[in-house]
Amino acid sequence: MTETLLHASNVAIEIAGLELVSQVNLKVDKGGSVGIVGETGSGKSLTCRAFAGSLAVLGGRISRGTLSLAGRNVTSPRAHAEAGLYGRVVTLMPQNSMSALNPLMRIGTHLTETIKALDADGGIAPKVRATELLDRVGLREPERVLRQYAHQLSGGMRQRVMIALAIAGRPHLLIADEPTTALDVSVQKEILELLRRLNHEENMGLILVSHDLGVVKAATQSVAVMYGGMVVEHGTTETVLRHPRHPYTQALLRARPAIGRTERLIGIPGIPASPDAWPSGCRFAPRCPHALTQCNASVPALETLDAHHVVACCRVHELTTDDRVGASA
Ligand SMILES: Nc1ncnc2c1ncn2[C@@H]1O[C@H](COP(=O)(O)OP(=O)(O)OP(=O)(O)O)[C@@H](O)[C@H]1O
Repeated sequence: MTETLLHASNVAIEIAGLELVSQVNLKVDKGGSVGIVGETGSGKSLTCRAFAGSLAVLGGRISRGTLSLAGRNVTSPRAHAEAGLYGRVVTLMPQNSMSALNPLMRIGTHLTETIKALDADGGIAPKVRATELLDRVGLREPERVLRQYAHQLSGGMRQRVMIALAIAGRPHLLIADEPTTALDVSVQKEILELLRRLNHEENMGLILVSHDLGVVKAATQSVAVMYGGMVVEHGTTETVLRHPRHPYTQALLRARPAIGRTERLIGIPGIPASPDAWPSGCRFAPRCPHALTQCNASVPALETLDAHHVVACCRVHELTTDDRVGASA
């Protein structure tokens, strides 16, 4: 039987009285992998921070719904912190985390301090454990890397160090927020392969955030598409990318460049929805080619189409699926 590691039920996130994210329903099973995609500002990073229990540093909180991790209710930041799950059960590699390495601290110090803080040496000297971790993330000559500083490493090496730090406490769930951004294509592939190996070989659950659908396709079993602070479509990655049902997912796929693609790329007209002026109904309606007056009446709830596919669009049953947009995903 599959074991649920993370369960977000109708989660909303608020900062300074403004609801920035709403209606997040997501489950990650032990050893499962979920992608979160959406354009900038859609709420991906705040959702990750909520899962990792680090909203408070932004002055944010989960204002509605419930969040449980490894069977514990961690909806409030206090419950999350008191449960001591960070680093051991869940860990977050935030966006641009590579630049968070202290330039004056050797890589070895970063690792041994983290291992000690998490009490995660596993009965061996922290330095030996640090060497093991660098080896595990595919860094050659780990002893040499331990003595180096961040500026002496390439971008790909720094990202591997970040992954080593993230897995130091043997977490059950790794959340990686845009882990391949700012890396060149061949290094991106290697980092994705490493995340996939950790997910498959060590049964570590993975939440992978990206605005690149190709990245998510390569490494996740299911995907949640976010727009305007809400999940608008969710299902197995194969189903969502091959047979997208939400007009926003379809638009994202039409706008995506891919090698060998022959059809014209079509951008998404209009500007993204903004939290200080959310539309009254469907948040994508002002940009949607299929919108009718009824779409402005109320925010559509997620509707289950089948066991592997949920969509929040009030016209989902009328609109035909354009499988061609998914064919090149
Ligand atoms: N600390 C904050 N204070 C106020 N608003 C915030 C804060 N952090 C994020 N927001 C707003 O919340 C919304 C969601 O932001 P979030 O960073 O989660 O988006 P995202 O999908 O991760 O975007 P990106 O791909 O650019 O990282 C945006 O409108 C953003 O401006």
